[in-house]
Amino acid sequence: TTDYQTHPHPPSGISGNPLDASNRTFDYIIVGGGLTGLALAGRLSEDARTTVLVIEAGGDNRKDPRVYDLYNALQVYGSDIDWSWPVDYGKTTDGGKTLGGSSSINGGTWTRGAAAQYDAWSDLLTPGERSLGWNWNNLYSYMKKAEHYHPPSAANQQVGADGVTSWHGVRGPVNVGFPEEMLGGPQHPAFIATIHNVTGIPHCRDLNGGDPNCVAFVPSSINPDDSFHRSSSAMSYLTPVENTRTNWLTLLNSTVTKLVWKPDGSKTVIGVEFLHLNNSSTVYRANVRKEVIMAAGSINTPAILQRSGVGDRALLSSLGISTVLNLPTVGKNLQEQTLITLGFNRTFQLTGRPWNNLLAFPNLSQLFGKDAAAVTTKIRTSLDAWAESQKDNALSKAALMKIFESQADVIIKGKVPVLELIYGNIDYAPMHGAIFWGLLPFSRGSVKIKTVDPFAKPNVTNNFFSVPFDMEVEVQGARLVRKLFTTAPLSNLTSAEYLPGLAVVPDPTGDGGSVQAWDPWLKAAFSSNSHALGTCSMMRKDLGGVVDGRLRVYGTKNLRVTDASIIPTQISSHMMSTLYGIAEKLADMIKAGV
Ligand SMILES: Cc1cc2nc3c(=O)[nH]c(=O)nc-3n(C[C@H](O)[C@H](O)[C@H](O)COP(=O)(O)OP(=O)(O)OC[C@H]3O[C@@H](n4cnc5c(N)ncnc54)[C@H](O)[C@@H]3O)c2cc1C
Repeated sequence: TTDYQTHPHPPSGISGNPLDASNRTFDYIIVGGGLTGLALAGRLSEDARTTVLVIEAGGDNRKDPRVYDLYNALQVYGSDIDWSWPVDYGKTTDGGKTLGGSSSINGGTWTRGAAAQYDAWSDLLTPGERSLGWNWNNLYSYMKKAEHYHPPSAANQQVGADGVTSWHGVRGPVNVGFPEEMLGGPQHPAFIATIHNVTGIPHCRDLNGGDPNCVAFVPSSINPDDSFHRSSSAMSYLTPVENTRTNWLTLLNSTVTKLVWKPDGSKTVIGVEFLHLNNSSTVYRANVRKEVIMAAGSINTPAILQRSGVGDRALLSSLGISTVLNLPTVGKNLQEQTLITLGFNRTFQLTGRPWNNLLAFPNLSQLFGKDAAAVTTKIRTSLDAWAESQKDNALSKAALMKIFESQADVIIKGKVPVLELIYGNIDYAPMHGAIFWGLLPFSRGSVKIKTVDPFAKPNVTNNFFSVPFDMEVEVQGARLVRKLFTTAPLSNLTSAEYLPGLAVVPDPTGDGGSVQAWDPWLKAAFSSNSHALGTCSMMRKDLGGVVDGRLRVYGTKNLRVTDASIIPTQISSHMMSTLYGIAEKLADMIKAGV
C-alpha cells in the first residue's frame, strides 16, 4: 500500500483556495503554471498513481479576449497579467502572469532553431551526459510530440503560406496553424523576391525542420478547430483534462516564496512555501514526496532559488539569507535580444487582417555581405576581450571563453541565422516595414534579488550592447532593412522611410547609415524581446552550469528546473516549440527514473 493510497486524495482541477494545497503532500510540485510547467504537469499526471501540484502566481484568463485572441496581444503588455520586469536602458521585459504563463500572452510565432545549435548544448555537458540526448534529433522528436499541426488552408496557400507536414507533429496537444484570414496583395511576394536578391537567402516552404536559414511564412500557436483561438499551454495540456484528471491540482493566485529544505543537510527539498494573492500575513506550505520542479521562468526561477538559499553566497549573505548551496551562477548568463522596428510609407492598400508571419533568418554572410570575412575574423579575435568584459556574469572568464567559442563556432561554421526579420504590415498607419533583432547576442546579464520580499521584483540587468558585436548586428539589420525597402520590387510599393527617417539617422554615403548615427536611435528605440534565458543554464559545473543534463540543480537531491532558464545559449528561433520539447523530454526522463 503506498502512502498515497492510505491518505485522503488531495483535491484536483483548478483551485483558487490555498487550503486545497496547504499541508498536503504531492508526489511532484511544479513551481509556475506557465508554458513548461503545465506541459510537464500534463505529462507527469498521465500516470493516475502520481499526484501533481502546480502553483501559479497569476489567475485563469483563458476566457479573456486579450488572451484567447492573438490579435489582442499588444493590449496585454504592461497590464495586470504581465510581470513587466524593469530592465536596463529603462526597458521592460514582459512575461505572462496568468495560467499558461507567457504562452498565454506571447506573439504565437511558431519556429524552431538550427540543428547545430541544439547539438552544441551537448558539447557543454560532461562527456558522460552526452548520451542523454540533448541534441537536435532527440529534442526534435519531443517538439513534434507536443505539436498538433494544421497545414495551411487553400486560402492560406493562395496568399503564400506553405508547410511540410512531415516536419511537424500531428498528434500532440499544442495546436499550430495559420490564421483564418491572411493578407493578400503584392507586398509579401515583393518582400521575398527582394530579400532573396539582396542577400541570397532562399525562399523555403517551411523553416521548422532544423534549418531556418531562409525566408518563409510560419504558423502560429492557434487552433483552427477552436475559432483560431490561441493554443496556450493551458488550453492544450490542462483544459482537455481539467475535469477528469483527479491527480493534478493547479492552485492559482499563489506566489511561491521559497523552497523548504530537509533540516539534515542532505539538500533534499521537502516542500514549498507560498502566499495567497498579495496577502503576506499567512504563509502556506505544501509538501513534496518526490521532486520539486522549477518552472517560474528565466527571471523568477533564479530569484526563488536565491531566496531559498541557492545562489552566490556573497549576494545571499548581503541580504541575510543563509546559504544552503553556494552556486554563484544562479541568475547569471542571462541572454536577451533587442527588438527594433523600422517603418516606411506604403503605396498600396491592404486587404484582409494583418498578421505578421513572413519571416527571414539571414546568417552572417547574408547579413554582412562583402564584409562577412572581416566580421568573422573580428569575432574570432575579439572573443577573449568579450569574455573579459562579461566575466562578472559568468563563472569565470575561462568558462565564458569556452561558451563563446561554442557560440562563435555555431555562427561561423554552423552558418546559423544571426538575425530575425519579420516583414510587417501595420493596418492603422499607412506603413509597412520590418521588425528585427540580433538572435545570438554575446552580452551577458544577471538576475539578482534585491530584498527578501517575495513580491519585490529582482534586479534584472541585461547589459545590452556591452559586447560591441551585438550593436553591429542591430546596425547591419537596420541597414539591410533600408536596402530592402529601397530595392525593387519592394521599393515599388514604398514611398519614404517613416521610422526613424533619414533626418534622424542620415545615410550620406548610401551604405545605410553609420554605426555612430544608428547607435543613439537604436538604444532609445529598441525593446526587450522577452526571450530571456540562460539564468540556470544546463552546462557542466566548471562552465558555470546550474543544472546538469538531467536538469537537476547541482548538489541537490530532488530539485530540477524545466523552464527557459536552462537553455545555455540563444537559438535562432522563437522559444515555444523548443520549450515544449524540453518539458516533454523531462517528463519522459522523470517517468523513466532518469
Ligand atoms: C511578450 C512575449 C512575446 C513572445 N513571443 C513569442 C512568440 O511569438 N513565439 C514564441 O515561440 N515565443 C514567444 N515568447 C517566448 C515564450 O513565450 C517564452 O519563452 C516561454 O513562455 C517561457 O516559458 P517558461 O515556462 O520558461 O515561462 P513562462 O511561460 O513565462 O511561465 C512561468 C510561469 O511561472 C509563474 N510564476 C513566476 N513566478 C512565480 C512564483 N513565485 N510562484 C508561482 N508562479 C510563478 C508565472 O506567472 C508564469 O505563469 C514570447 C514571450 C513574451 C513574454
